[in-house]
Amino acid sequence: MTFHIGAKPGEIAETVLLPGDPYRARWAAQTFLKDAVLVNEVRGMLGYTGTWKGERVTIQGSGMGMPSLSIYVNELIKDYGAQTLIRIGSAGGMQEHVKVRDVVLAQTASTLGSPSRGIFRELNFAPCADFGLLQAAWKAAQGRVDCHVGGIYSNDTFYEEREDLGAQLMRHGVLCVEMEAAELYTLAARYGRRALAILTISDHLITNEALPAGERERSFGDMVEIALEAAFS
Ligand SMILES: O=P(O)(O)O[C@H]1O[C@H](CO)[C@@H](O)[C@H]1O
Ligand SMILES: O=c1cc[nH]c(=O)[nH]1
Repeated sequence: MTFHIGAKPGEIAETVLLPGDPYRARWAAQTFLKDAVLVNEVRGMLGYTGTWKGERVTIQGSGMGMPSLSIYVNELIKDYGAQTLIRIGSAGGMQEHVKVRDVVLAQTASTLGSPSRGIFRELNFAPCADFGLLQAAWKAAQGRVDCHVGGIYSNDTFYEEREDLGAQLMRHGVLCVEMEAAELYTLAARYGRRALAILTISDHLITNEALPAGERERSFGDMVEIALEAAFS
């Protein structure tokens, strides 16, 4: 047990999928895992462990924003020995060709600040995905869903006041915005673990289109299957 995860030693798998939303963790575990067991409900941040094609997997909610994800990923790595950590999140599209329902594999994640910003000071560290996971996820996505690979933006605030910054990010080809990947990649680099953020475009900053509520699960399903195939390929 840790401050924020109630699982007993051995109850967390080496492969962990990380949705921000704890209800997405429950849905994904019930839909894709066999014999899924609830292993954490501290603060309602649900976590389940089960198997996929015989392989042990934990799906643990990580909350919204980098400070929240940082707590769960630190404890999953340092206290439970997680080796492969794949975020399965939603994101806002920032390029015309990246459409609602598409999947983005985050090759890098830019950020203004993160819980790790203090250790880099003047350095602009470039958090990046594990190449093996990225390659495997790309392969798993082919023929399943329109998939894009590139840089994303991990924002500290959902309600952004800096219109100029959004415009510069779009100008520099950033594909979408979410709120956690940069810290996930930084922690994976620090502790020598594998990490990838797989994101489903749920809304669009240019077109203002949004995924209808009834379609969310089906669209998020592609992302979960890509994550599971990539983790064990
Ligand atoms: O759908 P999740 O995984 O929570 O991800 C996105 O949604 C939340 C904001 O609505 C932020 O956590 C953002 O990163
Ligand atoms: O952080 C996020 C997540 C989804 N959609 C957005 O516009 N921003």
